[in-house]
Amino acid sequence: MSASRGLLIVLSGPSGVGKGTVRAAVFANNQFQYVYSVSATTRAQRPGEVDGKDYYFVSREEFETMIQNEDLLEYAEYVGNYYGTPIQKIEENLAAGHDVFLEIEVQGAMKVKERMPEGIFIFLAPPNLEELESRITGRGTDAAHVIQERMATAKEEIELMQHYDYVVVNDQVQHAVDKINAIIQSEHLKVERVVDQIRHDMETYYEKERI
Ligand SMILES: Nc1nc2c(ncn2[C@@H]2O[C@H](COP(=O)(O)OP(=O)(O)O)[C@@H](O)[C@H]2O)c(=O)[nH]1
Ligand SMILES: Nc1ncnc2c1ncn2[C@@H]1O[C@H](COP(=O)(O)OP(=O)(O)O)[C@@H](O)[C@H]1O
Repeated sequence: MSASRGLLIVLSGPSGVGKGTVRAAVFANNQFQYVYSVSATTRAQRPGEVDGKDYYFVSREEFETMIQNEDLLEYAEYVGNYYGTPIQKIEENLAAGHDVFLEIEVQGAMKVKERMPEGIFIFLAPPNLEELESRITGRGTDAAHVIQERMATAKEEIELMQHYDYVVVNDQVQHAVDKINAIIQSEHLKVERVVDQIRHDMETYYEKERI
């Protein structure tokens, strides 16, 4: 009996909510062996980042070739750079029964939802908007006018929450990690995911026992 298909898990949410932080914490103790989907990007590599592990760092030309060849499940332009999800490894891993974990911004998540609605879409939400602003400010990477822009975009992004399956409030990183793991484990127990395997086992038993 072949392994059942893995789950596609999409973690998204507004800029600065803590997606990258929570994802790193999920993978720091990857007890359920999720496969991380490494994205391609045209943004510059930061110190400490590893090509092929954090991202595939590519030129704009290379990225545009990937778009033309339909190598990407989705892509988005975000703060002047392209980010996209290579599709081939996702397909291979899902077919092999591995759960694949994507951490992407909201426009991209909505495109994945159109193409793979069977995915599990988790929206990471801030405890409140004051906290979101203070996280963006605290990160220290953005100028004041960019922070205002990000807060305006956050309003639109939060309105898209209704298209997701689950909302996890990122009050504390470990709470968010525990909730995400709990969601995925529950999804594995859904009747429609286990029914074929159980039926097959039953048929084998009753045939063998001739009942
Ligand atoms: N649509 C899309 N967004 C992505 C992808 N990979 C990363 N992102 C998002 O791009 C945004 C910017 O990521 P990054 O440059 O690493 O900066 P960060 O703001 O420090 O997390 C984050 O919101 C990521 O979730 C992808 O493949 N597709
Ligand atoms: N639960 C949390 N409590 C407090 N600060 C957090 C929490 N999660 C993330 N942060 C901080 O918020 C900032 C934005 O987090 P980051 O992971 O870069 O967000 P995103 O990937 O969604 O843009 C970072 O400075 C990070 O350390």
